[in-house]
Amino acid sequence: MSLVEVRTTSQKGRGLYATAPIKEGTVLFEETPLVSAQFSWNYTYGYLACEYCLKPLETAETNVRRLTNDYSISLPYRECCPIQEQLGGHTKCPDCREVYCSDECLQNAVKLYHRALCLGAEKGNAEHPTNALVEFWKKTHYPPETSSIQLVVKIIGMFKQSDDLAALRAKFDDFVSQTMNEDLMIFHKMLGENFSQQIDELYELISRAFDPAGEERLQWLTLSGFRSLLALIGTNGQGIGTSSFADWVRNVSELDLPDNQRESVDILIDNLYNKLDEVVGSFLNNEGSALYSYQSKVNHSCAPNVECRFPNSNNVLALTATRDIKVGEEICISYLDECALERSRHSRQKMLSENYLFQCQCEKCENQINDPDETSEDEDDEDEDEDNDMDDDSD
Ligand SMILES: C[S@@+](CC[C@H](N)C(=O)[O-])C[C@H]1O[C@@H](n2cnc3c(N)ncnc32)[C@H](O)[C@@H]1O
Repeated sequence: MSLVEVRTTSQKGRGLYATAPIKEGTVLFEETPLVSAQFSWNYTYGYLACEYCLKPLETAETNVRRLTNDYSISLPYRECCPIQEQLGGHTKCPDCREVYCSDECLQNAVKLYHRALCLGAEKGNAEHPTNALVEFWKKTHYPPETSSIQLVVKIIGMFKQSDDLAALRAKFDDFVSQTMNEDLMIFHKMLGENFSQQIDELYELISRAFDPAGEERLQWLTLSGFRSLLALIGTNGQGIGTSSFADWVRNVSELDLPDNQRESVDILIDNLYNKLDEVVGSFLNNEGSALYSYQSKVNHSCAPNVECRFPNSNNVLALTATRDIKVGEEICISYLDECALERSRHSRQKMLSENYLFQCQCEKCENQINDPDETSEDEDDEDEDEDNDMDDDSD
């Protein structure tokens, strides 16, 4: 029996609501994305993950050694690492040598998009239009990345290969869309000040790579169709948290350890995060991003009752209750991180309207409606710092 149903309200559009009492820790549903892709800089930095399901193909130790550039690091509690097997057991596309965690993932990719997209021997050719497109994207989208042009590329591949174009079209039309003005703000968030010129250049490169005008299956991919697709990804894209180091940290923190061992492993973890911060900047757990049909209908709350987890260390999302939920209660995730959730109503509303383009109407914000609109001096200072960091936020 489904624990949730979709309902529509005038304030927030569609949302999910509980149809039965739900206990903390319950998985409300698991969902495989319509499409997912690794971030391009992660790929460039040699972050090994399955091209189809994004499962990491490197251990937590390899992951943290590579990112900190310190090959002397040795992680204890190896059983807490989600990746135990060695890369030798994985599968490669025979033509382009792209890596998959299993034959099944390779077959799925080939069935859905890879036949149309495989570059074969051209994979390493920087002049190839698809590679030029990705390189251009990377120049406009430095880490930590929040979105991926590879999602657009894979969607194009899906349209080129699909047996049922109408059904595929309907799946994309089902995602929430914004007004033209909101689209412009999303582009600004994704691509920065010169977004207009960059969108034109990206479209030019897409046209060179896929010739949408000459391909009946891609007739929708006009400049305005491309802009709509980019806005759809900006509004609905969900980060996929599958870094093997972050999973190791989570598993270690759940171990029942004597005080002295807990203290020393906590110090080790703090030191490793500081080192990551020095070498690669703020460490983002996200391997890539994806579009989920059902999960994308979950609204935001500043007092959320569920969170997105990736229990199999791949792109399968498990929406999990973080507290008991009553029948009829709205199911909400937080689009903000834990720190931001602690801040005043004014600050939260500012972040949500600047980054996600809506006035939050969650219960917490409605209850705090009479709180002063001005932030404290401290918060104003933080706001300034945050404005500088804003483009770094992830979904
Ligand atoms: C990923 S969609 C969520 C599902 C969406 N309501 C729908 O109809 O498909 C995000 C959009 O939902 C709306 N939304 C989400 N949380 C909200 C909230 N707390 N208050 C008001 N609108 C919200 C905003 O329009 C936002 O851009």
